[in-house]
Amino acid sequence: MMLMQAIRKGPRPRTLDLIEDYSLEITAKDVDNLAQAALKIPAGTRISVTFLPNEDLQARIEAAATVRRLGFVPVPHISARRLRSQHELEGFLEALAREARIDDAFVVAGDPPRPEGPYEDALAVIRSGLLEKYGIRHIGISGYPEGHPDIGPDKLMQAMRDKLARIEAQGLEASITTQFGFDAAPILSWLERIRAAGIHEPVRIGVPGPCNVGTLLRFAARCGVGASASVMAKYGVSITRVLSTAGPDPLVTALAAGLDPAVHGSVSLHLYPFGGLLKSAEWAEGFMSAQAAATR
Ligand SMILES: NC(=O)C1=CN([C@@H]2O[C@H](COP(=O)(O)OP(=O)(O)OC[C@H]3O[C@@H](n4cnc5c(N)ncnc54)[C@H](O)[C@@H]3O)[C@@H](O)[C@H]2O)C=CC1
Ligand SMILES: Nc1nc(=O)c2c([nH]1)NC[C@@H]1CN(c3ccc(C(=O)N[C@@H](CCC(=O)O)C(=O)O)cc3)CN21
Repeated sequence: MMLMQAIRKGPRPRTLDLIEDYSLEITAKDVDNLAQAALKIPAGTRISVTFLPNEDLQARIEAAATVRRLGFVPVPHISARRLRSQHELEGFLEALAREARIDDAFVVAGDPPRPEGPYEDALAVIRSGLLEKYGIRHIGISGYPEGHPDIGPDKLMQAMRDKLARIEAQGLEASITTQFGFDAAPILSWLERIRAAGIHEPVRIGVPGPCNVGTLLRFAARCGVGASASVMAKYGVSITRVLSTAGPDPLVTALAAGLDPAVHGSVSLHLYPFGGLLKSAEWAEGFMSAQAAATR
């Protein structure tokens, strides 16, 4: 690595800063595809396991254990509103610690309009003190560069501050992973805003991996993410061609062009592989080597 830096002629491109150490997200069902995709994913990559309503705790635990076994860092999602009891949370954490040796987790409220148990929001899970009890040292929280359809901007900002303050007070590390988006401009201005507000934790920007446009629009609708025709055009796709495939190249290139570490801080990519894990892993591998080659 040091040798490569020394013989490189051009400056190091910002695209490399973004893609190196990228993270990935899988669902418990993706686990069967992970072994195959693993050959394309750098060892030590952080891989989140979502907390979806149609999967049980055991499937999520096995997925996290497989992530660890294959040489990656499992980042289980914990959806506060979907937890039915403290007992359920402790059982989940205990099994994750035993079977996946977790030291990292992402805590989010989750989509239910009302809590199914004792945890109203991510902060309630963080405050419980249970995460560190089971070995977690690093907590990821959400970020919304384009806002949230049901939570106002002031509330979102206050929630972010409260969660980060609490994580720090508990002696843990924090990072922020964003909801996916299609447009670089709001991402850059949100980064600028949070940095100016004194939030300096590392940020992982959520971007969809390559998939067909219909799938992209379906996930955007389901997750409350805006995908107007003009935004999709900037992303490099026509929404009338729902069967065509789109990748994050234009978005990542635009992000890299606008990023200034002095202003935007530590930023990397988080890939949501809506088109399948292997496709996303191959895209990241190809993009990374193309960026590295361009500078030699
Ligand atoms: N970014 C991601 O990867 C994921 C995001 N989500 C989204 O996360 C949202 C909120 O989670 P966090 O950002 O962790 O918020 P949070 O737990 O920090 O809560 C912030 C504030 O918003 C309220 N709130 C939380 N969820 C709400 C909801 N569904 N509807 C109305 N008010 C809500 C809370 O009571 C709290 O006052 C969920 O509603 C969901 O849309 C869900 C799963 C994954
Ligand atoms: N509001 C919100 N809720 C979420 O649950 C959520 C976000 N945002 N933002 C990004 C991530 C990505 N999420 C997801 C959700 C579902 C699948 C998934 O594969 N679901 C199906 C397939 C459904 C389909 O293809 O339409 C499954 O089988 O479970 C993947 C990632 C969860 N996350």
